Amino acid sequence: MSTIEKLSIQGIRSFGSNSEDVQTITFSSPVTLILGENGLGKTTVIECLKYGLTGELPPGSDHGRSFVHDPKIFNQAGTLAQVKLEVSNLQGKRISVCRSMKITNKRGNKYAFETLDATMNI
Ligand SMILES: Nc1ncnc2c1ncn2[C@@H]1O[C@H](COP(=O)(O)OP(=O)(O)OP(=O)(O)O)[C@@H](O)[C@H]1O
Repeated sequence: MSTIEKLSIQGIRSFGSNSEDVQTITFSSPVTLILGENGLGKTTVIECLKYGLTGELPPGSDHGRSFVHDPKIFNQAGTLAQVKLEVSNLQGKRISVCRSMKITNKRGNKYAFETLDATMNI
């Protein structure tokens, strides 16, 4: 069985986009419990796992715009976001995946979402 070892989240939903805001979860065996009060980011963690593994954006995220941390909160012109995953395959070999995206403020208070690089290191 493949296992998820580590997840890093930056600039997604309530997770800030500055380098000091990066949150990393190291998963434990056989199970990792994610506990927290409402709105603290449990669902976001699951969404990031799915996005990291498949590249699929969460349903209802306005094509990614509401998945990325809202730049209006700190009056920024845009947000850079990144999801990094480390997975061990059946042979115990580590595979790392990194997916980046951004939103930028366009005229008329509209935001454009773009996926940037997606890399996989085996
Ligand atoms: N685009 C965004 N920018 C900034 N914050 C956001 C954005 N989208 C959602 N949020 C915030 O992220 C949080 C959502 O967290 P999430 O739904 O992952 O929490 P949860 O722990 O699963 O909550 P619950 O237990 O209620 O299901 C909320 O506080 C919400 O206000």
